Amino acid sequence: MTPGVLFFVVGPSGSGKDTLLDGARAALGGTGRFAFARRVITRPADAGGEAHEAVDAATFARMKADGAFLIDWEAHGLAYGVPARCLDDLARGRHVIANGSRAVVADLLARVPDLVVVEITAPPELLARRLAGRGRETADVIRARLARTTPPFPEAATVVRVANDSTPQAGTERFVAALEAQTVRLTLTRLPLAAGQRALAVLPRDSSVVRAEDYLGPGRIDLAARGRSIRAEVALADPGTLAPDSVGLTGEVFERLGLPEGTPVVLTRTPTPASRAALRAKIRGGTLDEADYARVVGDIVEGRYPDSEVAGFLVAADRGLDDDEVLALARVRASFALRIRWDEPIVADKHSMGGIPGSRVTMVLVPIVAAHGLAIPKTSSRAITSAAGTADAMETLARVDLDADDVRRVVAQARGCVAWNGRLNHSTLDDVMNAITRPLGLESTRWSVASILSKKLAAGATHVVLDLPYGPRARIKSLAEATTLAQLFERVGAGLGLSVEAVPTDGTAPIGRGIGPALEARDVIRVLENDTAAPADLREKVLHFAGRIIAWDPAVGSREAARRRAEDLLGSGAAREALDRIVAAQGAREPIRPGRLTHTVVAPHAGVVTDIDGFAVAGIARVAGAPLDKSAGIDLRARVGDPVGKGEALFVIHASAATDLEAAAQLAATFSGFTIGEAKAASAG
Ligand SMILES: Nc1ncnc2c1ncn2[C@@H]1O[C@H](COP(=O)(O)OP(=O)(O)O)[C@@H](O)[C@H]1O
Ligand SMILES: O=P(O)(O)OC[C@H]1O[C@H](OP(=O)(O)OP(=O)(O)O)[C@H](O)[C@@H]1O
Repeated sequence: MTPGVLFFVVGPSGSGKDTLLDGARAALGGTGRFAFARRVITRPADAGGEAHEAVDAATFARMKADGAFLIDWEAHGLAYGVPARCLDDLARGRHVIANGSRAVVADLLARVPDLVVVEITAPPELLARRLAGRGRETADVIRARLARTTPPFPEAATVVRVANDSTPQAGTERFVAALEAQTVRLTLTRLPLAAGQRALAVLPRDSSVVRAEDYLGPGRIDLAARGRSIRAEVALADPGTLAPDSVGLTGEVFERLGLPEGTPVVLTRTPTPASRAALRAKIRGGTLDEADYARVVGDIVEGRYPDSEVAGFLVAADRGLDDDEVLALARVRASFALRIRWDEPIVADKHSMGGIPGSRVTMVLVPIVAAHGLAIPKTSSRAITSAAGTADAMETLARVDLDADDVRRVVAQARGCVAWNGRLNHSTLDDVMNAITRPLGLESTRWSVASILSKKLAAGATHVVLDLPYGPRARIKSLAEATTLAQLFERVGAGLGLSVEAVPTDGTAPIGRGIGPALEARDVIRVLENDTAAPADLREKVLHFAGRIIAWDPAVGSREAARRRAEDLLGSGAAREALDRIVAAQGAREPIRPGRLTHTVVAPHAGVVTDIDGFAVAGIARVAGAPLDKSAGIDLRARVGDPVGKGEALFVIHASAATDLEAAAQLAATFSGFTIGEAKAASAG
């Protein structure tokens, strides 16, 4: 027999406990499902209000000593006791409703199998007016009661709040609905199923507790007990699959709820999102203000929307965000992330809109800026569709899976870091958004302005440079588009209180020679060691961005001086030493070298390289094994504009497995990514 629930009705004097209890007694008293505890109070029987058992102090003390109370307390100069015989009702599966005290919830939690605290609330000015109107207490007593404070409820307590700020009838209806909702209890079962991030709750079609089919559809349900809860979509199981009084949870969500099998959990419908009107306005093409976005994003993070409605919103937002909305969205997204604080006047950061193979600027930029002495706690992503993300390349030299404490320690020791962002600025919002935007190929550049800058703000950055590569195959297709986006980044950045410089850069071809983690790290080391084989385009791009960051240092002042400073730090080897310090602080590893198996792709005829398709080349690098095989990738031997002879090397594929190398060579034979114009193009040049 599932034990009944003890409803402990609490709230400040005047909130309306007695009034709503009277209303509930009228509504539920005859059902037999609910018992109303008659309290023992050292208050005269004719004092008005509830029909309590009036006793004097000596009798109360004797009853207490005899164990007559399930719980007792003192307040307002009175002693209160809830009779222990309530436990019999609970054991028989009846629910018990008792007028209680906020101060003893923690004690009670340990004494009953299922406790639900029902907190009656009303605005303070209403409390005062009602107590005066009740006429039961003097003005002094009323003041004392209104001044009474009690400790916060324990985490493990299930607390349901009922606002009694309208008419007594409305308050009673809300109260009864809250009681009824809490009695919809099912026995928790763990299903031998995995559904990943998707939270799935399975109800037996022949449920003895609810009409299961009522819960099918796009909405979600909340399952809660002992102060814990999860939100899930509903599926139905044929009769006989699950016990009729149970609910089944898939593995991950069962673990997330963190309650043992057999726990009675309360099933309630997930509240309808209050922001639905705003969400629909956006889907219809309207514009939302910051308060709207805060409500919509809040409901999305709370899982109150079915994925279909979130997708509709994201598509609409992806298609139409004016500048004010981008700023509003950035502010709201930043408010959902925990902001890391640094004790630094300048915390530098850098971001690239990406999409250009190679271009491993960060791993040279961070050491230069750190060598100069500015804090630069850089977090980077792993490859999603490319052959290497910065984190993948850095991981050929050092640990990158740093937590927030590691990042602080590394920056304290080396002024900078290059960490993997996967464990850091984790945000539920990103999980929810990415799960929808990625498969749909959404994430317009305007939407990403809010996403990127909110992350920088959360990371505690104060000054951010942004690399906006543009080109036919980049995310940003033209200089005009990049310039407009740069202005938006700088405007939204200023709106967030950040110093932002967004720089359009040439994204028509790969930067550097290496494509793949180890090959890109090789480029980085060559630039830092001023190796004659260092790719000049990568070196130049790094110095440009390093100069912009260092120019923010008031001790440096002009951009020219900053550029010279960056060149000196690079040329003197100071940046190289800074990288060593960063690697040591993050945790050095045996450097991973380019794969020893190679295949050279040559020019099919003489001519001039007029184009290198970054996607195609990165695709070959991935077939060779990158980024999981960090040694795999491409080493470019010819650049756009280079004349090449027939049979001359265009690039070398590296791999560590012959099968990968063979597959990459075959793909390159189909399309190498290189366009070689006729030699006469050179003369026409
Ligand atoms: N929703 C309401 N609207 C108007 N008056 C109310 C409402 N709820 C309670 N009251 C009145 O306020 C006073 C305090 O209510 P009561 O139920 O005694 O509160 P409590 O038991 O929490 O101290 C009573 O006079 C009651 O009639
Ligand atoms: O610890 P607190 O949550 O502040 O509650 C203090 C006391 O106030 C209420 O008593 P009573 O119903 O006699 O007073 P009230 O009707 O004025 O609320 C409640 O039942 C507690 O006994």
